[in-house]
Amino acid sequence: MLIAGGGTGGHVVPALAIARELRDTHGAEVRFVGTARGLETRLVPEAGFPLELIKVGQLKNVSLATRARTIFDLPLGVLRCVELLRSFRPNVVVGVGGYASGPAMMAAILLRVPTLAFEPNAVPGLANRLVGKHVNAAAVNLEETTKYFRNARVTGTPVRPEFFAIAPKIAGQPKRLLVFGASQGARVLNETMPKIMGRLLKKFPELTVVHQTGARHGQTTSAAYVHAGIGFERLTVTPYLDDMAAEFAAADLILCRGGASSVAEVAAAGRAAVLIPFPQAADDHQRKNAEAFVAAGAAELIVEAELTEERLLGVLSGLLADDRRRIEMGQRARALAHPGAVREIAGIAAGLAS
Ligand SMILES: CC(=O)N[C@H]1[C@@H](OP(=O)(O)OP(=O)(O)OC[C@H]2O[C@@H](n3ccc(=O)[nH]c3=O)[C@H](O)[C@@H]2O)O[C@H](CO)[C@@H](O)[C@@H]1O
Repeated sequence: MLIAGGGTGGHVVPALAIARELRDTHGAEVRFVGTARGLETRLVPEAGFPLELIKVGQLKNVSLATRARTIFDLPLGVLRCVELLRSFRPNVVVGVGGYASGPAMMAAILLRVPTLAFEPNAVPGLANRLVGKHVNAAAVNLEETTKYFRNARVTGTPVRPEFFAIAPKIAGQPKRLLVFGASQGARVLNETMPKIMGRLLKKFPELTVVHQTGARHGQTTSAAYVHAGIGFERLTVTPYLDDMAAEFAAADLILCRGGASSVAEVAAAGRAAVLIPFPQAADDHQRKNAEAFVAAGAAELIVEAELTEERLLGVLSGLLADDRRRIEMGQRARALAHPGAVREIAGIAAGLAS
């Protein structure tokens, strides 16, 4: 099996869950193809899978010249993937979205190697939109996404199995808050949390907080806490958390964005959450993700444009003070989880191989 794509955690993390299932349950030999600037360069080798790198430029939020270059280079990327497919000879190529996914899936379609696309968002990104109607099968998170693909099935988003094993929290214990901005970090959280942390820690004398900042914002966020006079006795600030399942298990309340994997993990773990969707995500899809949780009574939503220090402090304090409400929100979140997603997606891929 060749798994193609990457970039942010939202593409790499579910791809790794699918890879493990393919290897462990189906005995597949799994390789990845990605790009040098994606998170896959670290996470894929660490998980024990071989990774091939190809060059693919950026298309979103870049200058016209960069976009032109990306389009100009695309045939080269496809050609490189054709070579890769000819040497590795996979039975199936699984495209998980993100930079390398487009050229690899195009090469597979050209060579008539069976393809499976995975799309966790309501509206697919460019890579999956381009190939959607030519794939052999697709796995999506939402019914409305099926129309972009051929043979699409609603499977849910794969989540690392450890999240499903997380036990519910018991009332009355000292509280822990997990703040995370996903792979790249969230500036709004990195800037606002240091301003309210003093008041929050004072209100809840036993509270501990873990704050994940994103790779490039660890030092500036730590400095903002120091500037606000906050010590690190009850606060941990870190650029990236490798064992996110352990962090979810320890947390009573989670403050995060509305990325596909983030909300799928909140559901799998059965934790109460406050969601602040990233407003620039394509078609505002993070907000749609968050709204589904609010409708189910599983999370609170704060729209970034309406975020103030007082509002955030109020929402967090209200939830930290109310054990019953948080525990109930966690139960409602769990009802939204898809425990069978990984198994089902790997099953579709294995079916295409035979
Ligand atoms: C800014 C942006 O465009 N975000 C998109 C990106 O999400 P992005 O990658 O930012 O976020 P997601 O919520 O989808 O996934 C993050 C993943 O990384 C993991 N993680 C994160 C931080 C950390 O320290 N440790 C760790 O393990 C999380 O547990 C999760 O599994 O892809 C998603 C899936 O296509 C989209 O829904 C998001 O809109």
